[in-house]
Amino acid sequence: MASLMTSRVIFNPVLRKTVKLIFSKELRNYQCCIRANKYALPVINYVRLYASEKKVYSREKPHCNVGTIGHVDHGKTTLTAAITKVLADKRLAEAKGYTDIDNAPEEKARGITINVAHVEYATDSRHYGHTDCPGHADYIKNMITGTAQMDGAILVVAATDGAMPQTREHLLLAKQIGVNHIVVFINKVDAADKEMVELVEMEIRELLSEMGYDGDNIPVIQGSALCALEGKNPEIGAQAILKLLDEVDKHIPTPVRELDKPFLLPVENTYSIQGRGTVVTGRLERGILKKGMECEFVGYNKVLKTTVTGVEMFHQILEEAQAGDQVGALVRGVKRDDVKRGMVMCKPGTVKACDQVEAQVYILTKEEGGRSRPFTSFIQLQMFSRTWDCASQVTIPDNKEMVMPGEDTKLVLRLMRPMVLEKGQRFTLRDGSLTLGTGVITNILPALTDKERQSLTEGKKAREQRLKAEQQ
Ligand SMILES: Nc1nc2c(ncn2[C@@H]2O[C@H](COP(=O)(O)OP(=O)(O)OP(=O)(O)O)[C@@H](O)[C@H]2O)c(=O)[nH]1
Ligand SMILES: [Mg+2]
Repeated sequence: MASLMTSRVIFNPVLRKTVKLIFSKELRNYQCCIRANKYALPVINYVRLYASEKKVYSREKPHCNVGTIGHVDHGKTTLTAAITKVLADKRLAEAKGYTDIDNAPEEKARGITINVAHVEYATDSRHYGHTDCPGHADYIKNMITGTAQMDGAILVVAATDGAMPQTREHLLLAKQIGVNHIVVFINKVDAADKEMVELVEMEIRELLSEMGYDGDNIPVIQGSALCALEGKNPEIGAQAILKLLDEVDKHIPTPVRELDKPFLLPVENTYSIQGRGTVVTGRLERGILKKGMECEFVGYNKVLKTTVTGVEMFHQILEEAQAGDQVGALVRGVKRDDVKRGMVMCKPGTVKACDQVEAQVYILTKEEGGRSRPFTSFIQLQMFSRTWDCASQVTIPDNKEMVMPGEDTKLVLRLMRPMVLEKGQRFTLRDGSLTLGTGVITNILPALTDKERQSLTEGKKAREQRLKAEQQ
């Protein structure tokens, strides 16, 4: 028992006195026994309050970011809930119900996921941040942001349906975003016969190969998330989940993190916490982040300087966040509205926003979900990278007239607003609801002149008017 105990001397502001606390890690929420004198009772209350609010995260296992992708209604959220339930039974997670994950009123009413949700759990060998993505075609934007934070993905395919449009599109986007490791879960095997399940497995392996993954060797697990969640049919329920996690442990490697670079965190969300300030969340892309560090928010024509006053991971205090961690950072004196998704939080002076870049882009064919016709210069596309998206105008360099679907081409992109872009950064180009191409930045070009910017804005207005006229 003694080894499980730690003690700490703290100053209790209520008592105005220094007290020694003895924490027992075995008890949840760090309930503690206190060797104090007559002040024991108020101290216990104080500590309960303090401890039940925040635990300190202990970095005992390597951290890895995974998540569920796949077509709408194939069971991604059910699987996410089932994983936490099965692991909670092994005391490795806190069980999250289906409605804890899809908790927005519209999500509950429609029974679909709209926003990504993050949950945490651990296996015997690793600690995981898990992002549950929406499958519905209307929310691809949120899926892209969610997937951009994953080191590996769990592709969920319902045995009752097989590969569907967003199974294909998600796989393609995951590949382009740079998620190179996939594990497949064939779900709903309780509702399909054996032959059907075998057929779906063959179909998925083929699709994986077509998308550039190693379709023959990727682990495919058959099971039922619903059975696992409801504690029924352990063979296809809980045991299948454990098998899946085992494959995730083995097949998705812990990436090598860039710890020695200045920190950079693409902002995914912002929250305002009463009495404490603004919290920004996202995955720390590189470096180390600690309380007290100076930081800068860059993007949307703004640069805001401030200080980090606290760092957390899944509501637990972090002494230091490391690249790869899914963190929440409390920042001083910044209003929630000042920062927004898409900005980058970084060490001051280490990155710059830019509005003109050169890139190498692959244009998808119609079969891959792209356009059927070629395009010419001045087309207006939506560019997605890290957690932002921004309208951009395309120019085809080298006197080339047009780009055909299936072509790998150099393009110059002019952004409506300067955003943080670096050489080597990956992005996706979309045209309305079509994913048109994906690419990588090869060069940062000089900032647009006022005249160029004006013509860009006018071009955007003209396009909007044309679209409106076409719709009427
Ligand atoms: N029979 C059966 N039904 C399941 C299973 N897993 C999930 N379902 C059901 O399938 C429906 C959709 O499940 P969700 O988990 O919401 O699917 P999703 O992939 O998260 O959907 P989106 O997030 O909206 O894309 C729900 O009604 C589930 O109860 C399963 O293993 N067997
Ligand atoms: Mg869902």
